[in-house]
Amino acid sequence: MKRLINCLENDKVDIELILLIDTLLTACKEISFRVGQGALSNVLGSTLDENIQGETQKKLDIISNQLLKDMLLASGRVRTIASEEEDSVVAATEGAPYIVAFDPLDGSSNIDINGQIGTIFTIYRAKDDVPATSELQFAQQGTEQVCAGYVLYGPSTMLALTTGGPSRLYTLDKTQGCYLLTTAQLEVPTQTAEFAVNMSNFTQWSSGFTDYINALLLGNEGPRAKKYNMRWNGAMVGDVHRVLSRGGIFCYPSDTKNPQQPAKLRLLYEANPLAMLVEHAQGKAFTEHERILTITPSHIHQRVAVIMGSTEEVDACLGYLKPAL
Ligand SMILES: O=P(O)(O)OC[C@H]1O[C@](O)(COP(=O)(O)O)[C@@H](O)[C@@H]1O
Ligand SMILES: [Mg+2]
Ligand SMILES: [Mg+2]
Repeated sequence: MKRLINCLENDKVDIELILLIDTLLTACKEISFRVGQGALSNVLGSTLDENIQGETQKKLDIISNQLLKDMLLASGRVRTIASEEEDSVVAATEGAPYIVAFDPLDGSSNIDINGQIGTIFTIYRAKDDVPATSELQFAQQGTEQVCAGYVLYGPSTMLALTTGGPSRLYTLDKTQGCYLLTTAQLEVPTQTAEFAVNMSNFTQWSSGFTDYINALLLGNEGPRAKKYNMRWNGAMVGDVHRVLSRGGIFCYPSDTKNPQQPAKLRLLYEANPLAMLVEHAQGKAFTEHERILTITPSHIHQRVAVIMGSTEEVDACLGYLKPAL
């Protein structure tokens, strides 16, 4: 089996980028080890703190953020860092060629139940006309990502990665400490009969999205003439991993729970990297109205609605959301 480093070299990825990816993944190996130790390594439970988004931080959110940040800062390979767990950007090494954003631990509510969790990351080229201290470094469309990936801490630790070519899947060989290629090219089937959505938000969706879900629930007797299955992990990284592995549609639409925050998922370090992985596996990734990768973030913690997965299913969903003429 091919090692990650050899795959990146074969793909002619810039050496500076390879070394930066290696730094990120070294931190993820350490997170994977601590997750594997669970209650034995003091990573479970909450802290008394909240992040800028008003969410109670879990111990593992803080530990993962610190590991990633410390290793990136020490590497000298990154100019600016953005993280879900940092209020604003962190200036790193002046003149370094890349900037990195990450969700250090996605699926925090799964930590204490031994459920699926992961780290999501994205890399862009640094802008020379913008200071390293400015969050305008990240005012770039998702199409500008030079690398997008996640590490999923499941029964096995897996890495999904694209550097602009195919989305590939690697498995962490814990006996050797390296990521080995296990799927050379992920391909999301164009059709599916599996959807992922938090059904508890049903009464707070738009009428269009409610109509779409109702059509799926009607199964063979409904307009879609198909029996659908439903899955919900409570961790986007796990749900999108399933979509990348066997197809499906993942939806987190806008809702009316909190008028100040109509969407939940963060554009820069959740939606964008996963959208790039899905698109590079022949899938489709939209908000309710536009391709996710064409949005320029207005700030680093911006939230967007997300509908991604099997192309024909995403199109069917978007068809229900078209404003009536
Ligand atoms: O509580 P809900 O509505 O199921 O939300 C689940 C969503 O929240 C998130 O867990 C948010 O991520 P964090 O754990 O990084 O805050 C997504 O991964 C997931 O899709
Ligand atoms: Mg998250
Ligand atoms: Mg998180």
